[in-house]
Amino acid sequence: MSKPLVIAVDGPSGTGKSSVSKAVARALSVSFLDTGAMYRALAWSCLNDGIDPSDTARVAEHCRTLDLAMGTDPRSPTVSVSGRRIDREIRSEEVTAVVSAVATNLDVRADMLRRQRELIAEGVALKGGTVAEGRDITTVVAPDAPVRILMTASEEARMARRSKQLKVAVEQTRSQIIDRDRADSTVSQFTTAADGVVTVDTSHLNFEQSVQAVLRVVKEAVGDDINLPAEAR
Ligand SMILES: Nc1ncnc2c1ncn2[C@@H]1O[C@H](COP(=O)(O)OP(=O)(O)OP(=O)(O)O)[C@@H](O)[C@H]1O
Ligand SMILES: Nc1ccn([C@@H]2O[C@H](COP(=O)(O)O)[C@@H](O)[C@H]2O)c(=O)n1
Repeated sequence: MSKPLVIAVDGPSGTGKSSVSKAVARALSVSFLDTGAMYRALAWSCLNDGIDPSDTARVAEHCRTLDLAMGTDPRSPTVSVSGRRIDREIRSEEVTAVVSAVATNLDVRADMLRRQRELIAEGVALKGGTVAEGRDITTVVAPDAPVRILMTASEEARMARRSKQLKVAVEQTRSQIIDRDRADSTVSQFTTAADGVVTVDTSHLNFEQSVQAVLRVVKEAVGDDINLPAEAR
């Protein structure tokens, strides 16, 4: 690979941006950064330390000193706080219920922005590129990335996917998907594509088709500067 490759992917909850971005990073042998996992780690740590997630000053201070380590190998991404692996814990219902409260704290976002840019740069330095996904990557964290994608899917498709993933009734996923998007969209714009951002609608695509759709956008954006896997050429 001859050029640093930063692929920024945003989108609402349940569009598949995390799982698809991870598969794309694997296909391209570059780093993978799940920025939502960073906010989840902070939310978990607040709960673990008895900090009220709505106490903005305490949460911001906690974030500043958080010993957060993100493993960015797309074959086995990891999340650790103070040396403890919390990959499973950050996906709990308790964390999902409060993550928007810490992520809408503007001091927290400023701190996360710095950490995320460092991690993206590290992926470029060590692996020639990073696929970073979240809600403000195309607009705030990496607005100059050569590839910027907004992944979308209908509400029905997103709720159905989450329902299948968690093995719960579709209606039970509403708060995790729709209500969380509403809270998150007070600080980030991830429902419509910013200028220069390519929309990939996965409503009617299966997982593999979504991966291929993203790889096609990558190829169109960076042409022959990268070595795409044979199936994506
Ligand atoms: N195109 C697709 N078709 C069907 N299922 C998919 C597709 N893309 C992803 N999925 C499945 O949907 C579920 C949700 O995907 P994923 O967690 O990647 O979404 P997300 O956008 O990152 O959500 P969140 O922002 O809430 O973390 C997973 O079980 C994933 O395997
Ligand atoms: N760039 C981002 C990414 C995530 N968030 C917040 O984190 C929450 C969890 O994200 P998941 O992708 O793991 O569901 C999300 O609900 C947002 O509150 C963010 O603010 N910016």
